[in-house]
Amino acid sequence: MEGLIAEHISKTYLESHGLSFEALKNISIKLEPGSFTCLVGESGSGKSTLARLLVGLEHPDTGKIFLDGEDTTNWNAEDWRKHRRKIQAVFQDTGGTLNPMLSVRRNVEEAMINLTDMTRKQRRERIGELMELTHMDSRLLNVPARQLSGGEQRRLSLIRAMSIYPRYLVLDEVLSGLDFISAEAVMTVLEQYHKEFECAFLLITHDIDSAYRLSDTILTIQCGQIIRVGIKNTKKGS
Ligand SMILES: Nc1ncnc2c1ncn2[C@@H]1O[C@H](COP(=O)(O)OP(=O)(O)OP(=O)(O)O)[C@@H](O)[C@H]1O
Repeated sequence: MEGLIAEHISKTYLESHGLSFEALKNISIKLEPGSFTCLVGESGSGKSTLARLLVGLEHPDTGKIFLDGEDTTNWNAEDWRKHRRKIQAVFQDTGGTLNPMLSVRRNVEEAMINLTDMTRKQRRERIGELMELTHMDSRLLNVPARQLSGGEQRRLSLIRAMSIYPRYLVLDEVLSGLDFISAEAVMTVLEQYHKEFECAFLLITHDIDSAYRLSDTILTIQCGQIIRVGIKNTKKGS
């Protein structure tokens, strides 16, 4: 069955003082191809934990996660590497994906070289296009990623993720800290990409207006549980 599906997943962390903390409690969600889901909830409710589990950065304690019918629950890093063309994630802390020493262009191009068979010309064109669409100055292309601001690094991470045309994109707070024009540019590029490639998005955001604008489904998480599923009625005249 197609989709990114979490079934009854739970995650408990052992905290430094020896107590355990249940960050996710029996969560089930389904991201179908072509869907756009936003995940909202207060700080500490478990949003990033869920995102990390969905893309294999951590394993659930119980429950299962399926990617297009394949059970990913016990995949190791190598298994995930083989599927990175299909699913990409962008986190608030871009340290795990960007190489701070490499130039902006190189950071994106490396992913394209490793995960696609695009020619050099195609890669360069795609990078230029995504830079423009996300409101990134093309003069930054040769600048080391470490010299970018936090907002620019997140946009670079998004460009990197979108450059390889994944089917599933998990985006953790990519809009936060952006000025109005850059946030508009990023939302527009997400909308365009979603329309054009029919991929599935999971966008974690604190901004409810963006959630309403972009998504067809809004999941609200509280204390590690999905407490509300809001589905946008897109039927005209109803
Ligand atoms: N590795 C960890 N060890 C211990 N506790 C953790 C760990 N990762 C997350 N937590 C705890 O799990 C809870 C959920 O964290 P999570 O980062 O998923 O929240 P969030 O909803 O994304 O918050 P925010 O909106 O502030 O980013 C928090 O209380 C956090 O302290």
